[in-house]
Amino acid sequence: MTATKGLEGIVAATSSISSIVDGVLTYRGYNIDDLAENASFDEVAYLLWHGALPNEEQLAQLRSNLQQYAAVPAPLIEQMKLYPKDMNMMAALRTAVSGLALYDADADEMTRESNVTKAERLQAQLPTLVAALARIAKGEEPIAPKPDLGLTENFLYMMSGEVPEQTAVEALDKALVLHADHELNASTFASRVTVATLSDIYSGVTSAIGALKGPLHGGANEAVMRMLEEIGSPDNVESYIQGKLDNKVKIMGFGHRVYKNGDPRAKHLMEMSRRLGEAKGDLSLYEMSVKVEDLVTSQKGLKPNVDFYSASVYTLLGISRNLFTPIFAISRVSGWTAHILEQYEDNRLIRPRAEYVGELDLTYVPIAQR
Ligand SMILES: CC(=O)SCCNC(=O)CCNC(=O)[C@H](O)C(C)(C)COP(=O)(O)OP(=O)(O)OC[C@H]1O[C@@H](n2cnc3c(N)ncnc32)[C@H](O)[C@@H]1OP(=O)(O)O
Ligand SMILES: O=C([O-])CC(=O)C(=O)O
Repeated sequence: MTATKGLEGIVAATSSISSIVDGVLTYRGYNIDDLAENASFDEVAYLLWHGALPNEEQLAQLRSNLQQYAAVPAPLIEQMKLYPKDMNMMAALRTAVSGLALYDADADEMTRESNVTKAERLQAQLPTLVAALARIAKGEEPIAPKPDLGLTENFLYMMSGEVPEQTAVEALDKALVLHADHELNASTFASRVTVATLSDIYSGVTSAIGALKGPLHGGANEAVMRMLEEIGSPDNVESYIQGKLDNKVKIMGFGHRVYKNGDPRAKHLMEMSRRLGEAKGDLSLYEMSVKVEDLVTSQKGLKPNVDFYSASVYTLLGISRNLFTPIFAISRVSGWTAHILEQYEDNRLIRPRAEYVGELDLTYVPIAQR
């Protein structure tokens, strides 16, 4: 038995949800470029869960369900108010999502119908939880979802209390489409491992949030913004990046386990970053990002991944960096729950082996003789 570090190149599941073939990403057979330009996030969530794009009636029903499910139990909001103000937002979200299970009498009901309803509920409730946490951290009262707003619009509304401009809604919605699913990434794998024990969907999503939090995965978007803040201006990029590369420090938002010739999602976020900067009359964040990309690509041959330009996009939308990874979770919960549904459908316990490299044949030594 020989281990493959990080399971690189190991095919660990069959799936018909998303694929990466020759650097091309598809959701249920639709190219991500096509979906990014044309589909809304709720349409994509439907596509991931059901395997086909919704017709008008199906989409209207989903939108109505998402509006109906968006509120979260009041006792959970009261508990969230007791979290420390300087909470890590992903730790707080992981705790709150786990808490949702306590208020769902059907949490352990295992029919597909029940789990699809729970997937829709989780999708509807995550934006409410993130917006509430954002306000609680600032010492503000959470704002209840507005029944007549769509998911993305409602999320921005619940953060600020103002109905957002359409350009902001469209930009964020596109970012959510781009982050919705990604084959067997670490957080999705974590969710599948958890539910393969026949544990419930909330356990799967809680595991996934824990995995997404790390800076080698979803947490990289926040780390990218911290780096851009440290750099401060386009003039400082060269010395900053060179210093990091010389000291073999990883540049966040670059590199990928699967994509070696570039992440197909990054170009969309790059373009969004440029357009939002232009609309704001301040291209400095965009220009700084492009300079970082040029240097890292020419020196290390590494290309930006989905997390790199999402940092400037979210900042230009007025979102603070501690919410970047929670926003990734708002999108990816669609993919996690689609994978959880797929895992339940043809389940087998996921239990690989380890290559043992420790000692053998030792004899117990009584404590007094050690
Ligand atoms: C949504 C997402 O999860 S996208 C990924 C988000 N994560 C990041 O952006 C964090 C920065 N990137 C990385 O840490 C990595 O590229 C990962 C985690 C994405 C992929 O990791 P792996 O496939 O395990 O690659 P690994 O870390 O072994 O890197 C291979 C080589 O490239 C180097 N490398 C990889 N990424 C970077 C980087 N961002 N900056 C500098 N060097 C890098 C490594 O140091 C290593 O060099 P070596 O062979 O000389 O030791
Ligand atoms: O696939 C991965 O390993 C990471 C990633 O890009 C994602 O989850 O979107």
